[in-house]
Amino acid sequence: MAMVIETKGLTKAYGNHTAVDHLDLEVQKGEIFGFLGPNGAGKTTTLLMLLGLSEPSFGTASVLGFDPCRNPLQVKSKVGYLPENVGFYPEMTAGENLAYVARLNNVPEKQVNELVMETLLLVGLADEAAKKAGAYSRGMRQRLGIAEVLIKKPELVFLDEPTLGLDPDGINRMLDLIVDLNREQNITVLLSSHHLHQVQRICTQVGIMSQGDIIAQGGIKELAQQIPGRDGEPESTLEQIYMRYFKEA
Ligand SMILES: Nc1ncnc2c1ncn2[C@@H]1O[C@H](COP(=O)(O)OP(=O)(O)OP(=O)(O)O)[C@@H](O)[C@H]1O
Repeated sequence: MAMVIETKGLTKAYGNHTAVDHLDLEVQKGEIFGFLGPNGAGKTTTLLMLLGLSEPSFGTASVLGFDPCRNPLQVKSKVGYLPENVGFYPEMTAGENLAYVARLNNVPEKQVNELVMETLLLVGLADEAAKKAGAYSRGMRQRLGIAEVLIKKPELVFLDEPTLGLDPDGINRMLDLIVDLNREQNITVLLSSHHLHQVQRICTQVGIMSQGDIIAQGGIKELAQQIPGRDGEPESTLEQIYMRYFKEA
């Protein structure tokens, strides 16, 4: 299977503080990869380096075969990023916001409208296209954020807490959407989240980061086998597995 992300010794220091510390991360094509770790572990700093938005202090990264430092435009054209808080033009409709992003991504004018409708349909917002983004609910805003990410037809997406602030139904719909994008559109997903039961539901692999480095990586079953619970049996939930790493770290 092809590797879509590979870092070797990737390091980012802010003054005396090393936020990412000789990170070796591997993500295969087709995964929904749960990128986990406590606040301040270095996840966002890693994502910014993978996107070419922040320069590593040391080490290398390869994203879809490109070095984000040397070829940031190639990486940006194929990788979508949904940050924790997405911003829109509130006075513009959802369709207008998306059309704007499509044009920024050099989509030919003739194709803009069709692509906008196609993308709104994909994220379940086709009926809300004419509503101003400022009047959107939190769940609709998250979906519109995903639509903005999808408009450039990415091969890989980074989603930072995509279910933040959503109600239970919104969470379920968002998780189902992520699985659909992965399966139907062949998009590899890197999902950064603190909601471990959600991660357990949809992720095929997880990587747990602590103090700037990955301390565990694998399928959930695999990780459960690596660290036995108190009674010597494998832990069954990702939350139990995760807590055990932190107790022993
Ligand atoms: N621009 C910056 N300047 C200085 N220090 C920074 C900067 N950005 C991040 N840091 C520090 O780097 C460390 C890693 O931060 P980062 O945001 O990557 O963590 P995270 O794993 O994404 O956390 P969270 O789960 O809270 O989003 C933290 O100690 C943070 O304070």
